[in-house]
Amino acid sequence: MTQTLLAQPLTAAAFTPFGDVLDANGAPDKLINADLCGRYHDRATLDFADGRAGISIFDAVPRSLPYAFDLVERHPEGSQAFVPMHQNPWLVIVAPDAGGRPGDPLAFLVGPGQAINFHKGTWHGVLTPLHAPGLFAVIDRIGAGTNLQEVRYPAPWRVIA
Ligand SMILES: NC(=O)N[C@@H](O)C(=O)O
Ligand code: NI
Repeated sequence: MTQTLLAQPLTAAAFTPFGDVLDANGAPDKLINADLCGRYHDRATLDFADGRAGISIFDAVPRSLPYAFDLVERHPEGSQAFVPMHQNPWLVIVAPDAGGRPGDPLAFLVGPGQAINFHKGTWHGVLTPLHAPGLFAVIDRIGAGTNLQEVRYPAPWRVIA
């Protein structure tokens, strides 16, 4: 039986158990470049275990709401950051861990000027743009092993906004 999930606007507070929200809200940590640039310094917890950091470009097919999914995944060996190369809203799905399996998911709408970083081991849906171009810079672990655990929920979830 499909369960419906209402996507919430993304906030750093709500995302804390799952990762970091990156944005340029409020005063910068420092002004650089002759005070012509604000630096929001060191805002994410990156972890690549025995691997190294890599930057890849993802060109993902845009999805539509209502969005049905049953697959979530996690990266036991590394964090994963999604930095949009556009200003459109997109969807992030996360879930708490429940004894090594994903618990009930939460859905967030990511707004313009926001990026996210999943902490190592956070259950999440795959990259889900809602508009073209689905272009993102992705910072995650490059290294040996699969670093990917995928689980399908017994029944699909349906995300609305
Ligand atoms: N598999 C892959 O590189 N992408 C996923 O990790 C994802 O979260 O979209
Ligand atoms: Ni991932």
